[in-house]
This record gives sequence, structure tokens and C-alpha cells, in this order.
Amino acid sequence: MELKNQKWPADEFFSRRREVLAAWPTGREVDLDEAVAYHRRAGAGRSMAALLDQARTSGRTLAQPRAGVALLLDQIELLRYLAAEGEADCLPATIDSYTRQNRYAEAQAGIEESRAAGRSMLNGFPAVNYGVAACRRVVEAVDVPVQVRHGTPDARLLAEITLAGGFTSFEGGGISYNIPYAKDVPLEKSIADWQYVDRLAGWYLEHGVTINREFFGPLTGTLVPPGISHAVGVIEALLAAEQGVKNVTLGYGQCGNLIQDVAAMLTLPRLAEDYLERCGYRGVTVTTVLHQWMGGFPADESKAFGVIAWGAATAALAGADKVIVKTPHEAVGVPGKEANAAGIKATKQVLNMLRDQFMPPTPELTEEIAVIRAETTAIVDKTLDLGDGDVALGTVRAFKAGVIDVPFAPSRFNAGRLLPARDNRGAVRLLEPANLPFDRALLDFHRERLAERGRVENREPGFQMVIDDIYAIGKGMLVGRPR
Ligand SMILES: CCC[C@H]1O[C@@H](n2cnc3c(N)ncnc32)[C@H](O)[C@@H]1O
Repeated sequence: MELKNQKWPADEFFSRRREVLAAWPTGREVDLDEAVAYHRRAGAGRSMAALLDQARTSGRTLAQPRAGVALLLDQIELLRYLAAEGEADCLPATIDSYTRQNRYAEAQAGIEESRAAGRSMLNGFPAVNYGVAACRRVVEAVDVPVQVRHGTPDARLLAEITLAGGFTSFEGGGISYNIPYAKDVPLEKSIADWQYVDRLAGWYLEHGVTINREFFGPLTGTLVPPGISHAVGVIEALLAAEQGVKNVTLGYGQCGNLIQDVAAMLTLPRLAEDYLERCGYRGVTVTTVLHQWMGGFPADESKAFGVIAWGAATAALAGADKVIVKTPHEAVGVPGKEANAAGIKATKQVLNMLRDQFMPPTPELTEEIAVIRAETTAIVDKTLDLGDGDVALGTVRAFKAGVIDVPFAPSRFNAGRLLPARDNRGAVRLLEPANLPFDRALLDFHRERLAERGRVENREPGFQMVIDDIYAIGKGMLVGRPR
């Protein structure tokens, strides 16, 4: 089926399901009618969409960790601990890397090794290998909603099993789980495979079960300018809405300058709602999630808590509906449960202290809002134009033309010519805008902000600034000043 942004007819969708469910024996457990009945019996307490709605209307920011281990009973115990001791408002199953690459036989071997070793030998929860009944044991073990978090270009079977397994939110998208995560997956394939996921979520909704779809905003998580990550999020929202999804959460990776990050979070839902409306999608509920800093972390745990607290403060002042929490083990790898719980509790302390405070409107904030709106609109409009109105086709052509260019992405389908660097206040700017479709005013804005830093540091804006900024937070700073 050649790629186009059009809702899959039910018969086309069901004919493709057979091949997907046959990819691993646990696919046989999926029975959609039974799964709908199961979700309905589970009630609102398990619904991520309902929890996000409460957060949005009450002005709260939900705190959610990442968490995934190889053994089923350990995953259950971990989530129970993070809910009770960590006070998590909602929970994840972070999926392992073999499953993310559809390498289920190796995930199976990892489960056996973990059983033999008595500890997790995988970097996440291998949900496909466990299957539907086991997933239900995970979601039934806690009384808050549980979301599937991963990084899978082809997540069709993972979605079938986890959604039938009672998870009520599913992260990812055909761009955001391909370009930052894979070297050699064509966008034509990943976008089509995520149309399948969204069509499945749309089918659940048509049968009374709301599945929340969250797009992976941070992308490579390294100095990604807000205009680029917003454009990807808006496009993934449009692609999902076409397949019948009506509940979306758009994400953004904290960059570190408060005014820029607050501007990013204030513009994100409005931009998504504008484009959904403009493209004819009614009644789509939009919420937002901020990811605490996704780049390199200090190894020192006290300093790591400083970064975590800053991410929590930013989420609160930005009015994010949800914040994805980091841990003091970020610099070393998969966190232990105590460190994971500590990150959540530190975050919630800050969220609670800032609950009744708001970012004052200032000329700087107004300017950042205007810049982000102009950048996102320029990219999304050009993408729609390249696709003659078809955002799926337009996305493939936009990446080929470098109209969308994600910094530091491994994918060979990403142009990779763009270079970001921080300005003198730490906001992320464009050192090399490459082929981004920005007008002279925008390009001059970026150039001048970087020139200002260059004057202060007495050096020409250049690649060394990029390197210095990549390591800065890990070394205890934000702007990578010259030594
Ligand atoms: C977006 C992916 C990167 C982030 O995802 C965390 N991450 C990855 N795998 C697990 C896991 N199995 N449990 C808890 N956190 C995990 C990393 O530390 C990093 O922050």
C-alpha cells in the first residue's frame, strides 16, 4: 500500500493484523473484542486519558518515571514500589532494546539469562515475550494508569499485545521513534507502521476505549531546537488523528533556559490544536509532557538532583500536564528502584512548592513564543506544501530536503547538516540552520544571539561551542564556556 495520509479502511487494517500477530507466538493471545470488554471492566482508574484530563483541568503536573526490568515479578514489584514509595502519579513499562528491534528470540534469551542470574539482564520489560495475560498482571498490580514507553520503529505487535494487555497509553511515532533510534529504517515504512498503531488505537476508541497516544518530543535529546521538535510533534498528531486517535500528549525535551522552555510548553498545545483544527480534526484532546533534561548528566548524585529539580521547576512554571522524571543514576545507566523513587519524590517536592506560582509574562517570554510559533509554522507549512497537502508524503520529502533536520540523529534518512548551540543565556539557537525554511528575520535572530555569546566569550561562534554545550551540564554548567 503506497504511503498516504488516509485512514485505513477496517478490512485493510484487519487483513494486515494476521501477519503482525503471527510474528511471535504470544500474538495468538490477542482478541480485540475480549480486550475491549477487559478495558471496560477495568474502569476509569486505569485510564491515562482520564488522569491527564484531571491534571489539565486542575492545573496539576503529573510525575511519571521510566521503569523496566526483565522479569515479570520484578517489574510488578518495581511498579508497586514506585507508586507507594516513589508517589508516582502514573507509571510505565519501559521496553527492552531487543523488543524495540523486534528481536524477540534474543529477548527470550535475556529472560532466561535473567532467571539464571537472579537479576535483570535486559534494559527493559520484554512485553511481547510475556504476552497479554502477563501484561494484565502488571497493570492490575497498581492502581494508577500504566503507559508503554520504548523506542520502536515497528511497534505493531508491541501495541497489539500491550493494549490488549490493559495499558492505556502508548508512546512513540513514525518519526520520533525512527529518526533518533534507527540508522536504516525508511520513513515510508515507519510512518506506515505507526499508522497501524494509530489505527489500532482508533479502533479501540470506536469501541469505547480511549487510548492516549504520546509522541516522543525530545527526539535525540541533545540541543534540539523547540521549533524542530514541535514540528515533529504536530505532524505525528496529525497522522494519529487521521487514523481516529482523539487523545494525544505532545512532548518536549527540556533544554535548560527557563524562558525558552516555558515558551516551548505554552506554544506546543496551541500549535497542535491550530493544525488539528485547520486539517479538519474535531474533538481531539491535547495535553503536554515535559521530559527533564535528556542530555548528559553529572555523575555526582547531588548535582544530578540539581538537574532533576530544575526540570521539575520548569515543568511546574510551564504548566506541563505531565513531567517525565530523571534519576540520580542517569549518568550510569538503568536506575535502581530507590534512585528511581528518589527522583520522583524530589520532583514532586518542587512541583508542590511551585503549584501556586506562575511564570510572569515578560517581553523576553513573548519574543520566545513568537520565535517558536514562527519556526514551527514555517516547517509544518512547508512539509504540507511538499506533500501537496498530504502530511505523510510531505514528511518523507521534508526530510529528504532537510526541511526537517534533527540534530545528532543516527538515521541515514536525516540530513544531519543542522547544528545547534546555546546563546549567552543558554537558550538553544541555530549555529548552522542548513535547509530549515526560515525567513531572514528568524535566521538573523539566531545569528545575533550566538554572536552576542561569541563577543562575551571572545571567540567566534563555531563547532567548539557545540561540543562545549554537549558536555556542559555533565560538568555542572549550562552554557559550555571556554576553559
Ligand atoms: C528516552 C530514553 C532515555 C531515558 O530512559 C531511561 N531508561 C532507559 N531504560 C530504562 C529502564 N529500563 N528503566 C528506567 N529508565 C530507563 C534512561 O536512563 C534515559 O533517562
